[in-house]
Amino acid sequence: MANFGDYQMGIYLAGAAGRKPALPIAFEGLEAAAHQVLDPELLGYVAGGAGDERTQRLNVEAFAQWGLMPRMLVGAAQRDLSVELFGQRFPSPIFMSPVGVLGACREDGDLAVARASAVTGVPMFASTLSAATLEQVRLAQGATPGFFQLYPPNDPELSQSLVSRAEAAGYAGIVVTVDTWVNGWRPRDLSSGYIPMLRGLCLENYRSDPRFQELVAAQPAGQAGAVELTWAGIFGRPTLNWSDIDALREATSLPLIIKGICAPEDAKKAQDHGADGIICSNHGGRQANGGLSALQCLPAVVGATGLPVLFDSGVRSGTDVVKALALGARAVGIGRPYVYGLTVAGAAGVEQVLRGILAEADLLMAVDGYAAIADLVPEALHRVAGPAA
Ligand SMILES: Cc1cc2nc3c(=O)[nH]c(=O)nc-3n(C[C@H](O)[C@H](O)[C@H](O)COP(=O)(O)O)c2cc1C
Ligand SMILES: O=C(O)C(=O)c1ccccc1
Repeated sequence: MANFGDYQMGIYLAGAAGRKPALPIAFEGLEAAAHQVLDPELLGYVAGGAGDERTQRLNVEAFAQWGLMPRMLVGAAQRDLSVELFGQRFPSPIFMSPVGVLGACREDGDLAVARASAVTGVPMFASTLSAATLEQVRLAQGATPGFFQLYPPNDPELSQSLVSRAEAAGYAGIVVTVDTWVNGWRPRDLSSGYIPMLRGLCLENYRSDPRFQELVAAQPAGQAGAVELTWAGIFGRPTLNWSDIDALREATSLPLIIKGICAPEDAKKAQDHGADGIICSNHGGRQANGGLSALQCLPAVVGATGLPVLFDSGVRSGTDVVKALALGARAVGIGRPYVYGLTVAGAAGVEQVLRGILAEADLLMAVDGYAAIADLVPEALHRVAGPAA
């Protein structure tokens, strides 16, 4: 049983000794600190989203519409935040959502995040887009189980190769992202010319792949930028459909988790096509910009099937984690916050962000009287009344 509140106590004691934490505690400060160190175009890439970014803002604001009812004298001195996911026990209910530009945000960023996963026990969902190979990333995750996120390429052999490599490397599951077969309309990136993506920095899983090397070799001899050109040709799979999920189901015996589901109908389809889990997510508002927050979609996705539903998009604090759990999420993904921690202070920054979020979740459960995750039920949440009420 882990009491993550001890971490907060640790910061308090350090503060009592006159030391401040290395990173700002609240998300806004963290983002501002990242502004200081990241070049503006890359910062725009990470911080930005689709269209007018309304969906992205709503993802965050949706949490403020719910409040947790405080219960007293219930004996919440010991909390248990551990969860079972796909047959494994994890010490806490959070995970690191896949982010494809970690190596551009910080040198060896993917490996630093993997090391933070190793020391915190918070699983890393390692992106296909990576500046280190999936094998190197897996090794750096140590004893913490990890998951491999696949962007299905437009070449079935390459898809199979990446999945087989992830199996051989010891990943505990394959996460297929289905909402980004083409990039959304992202004004900040369109304005900057998509510079971060063109650095070719995050293509190590491709460069190291025998099938990808065959595809590069098929380019006209001496073609400049052959790797980037080949990648641009296979990254997106415009025809992506449920039969691709069937093929992936055939391709691996690992748990198959579909990321990017918001509609209950799609959750049912995922189940029909053999998925073991779903991630209810709108990609942090970077893709579809229809105006629905991911949190609003969560209850119906949870209700649609018996599959475990994970959640991300808009989580900024420990209280957000608790609310998503109460609305039925089995585990909750952290996105931009840990990327900012990485940017500012490497693996130690990621660790501080994760431990801070866990400490806040743990303390909220303590002071509001919810000792176990099973106690976090939808009835514990109430709609926040408007200012006039
Ligand atoms: C810079 C950046 C890169 C991302 N790259 C990937 C990726 O490679 N694969 C993926 O499935 N999702 C990717 N995502 C989406 C995240 O996994 C996650 O869904 C999203 O960040 C959650 O929203 P939040 O950051 O607002 O919490 C990326 C997000 C960001 C911010
Ligand atoms: O930016 C993203 O959200 C993302 O998923 C992605 C897509 C292509 C390359 C790198 C990251």
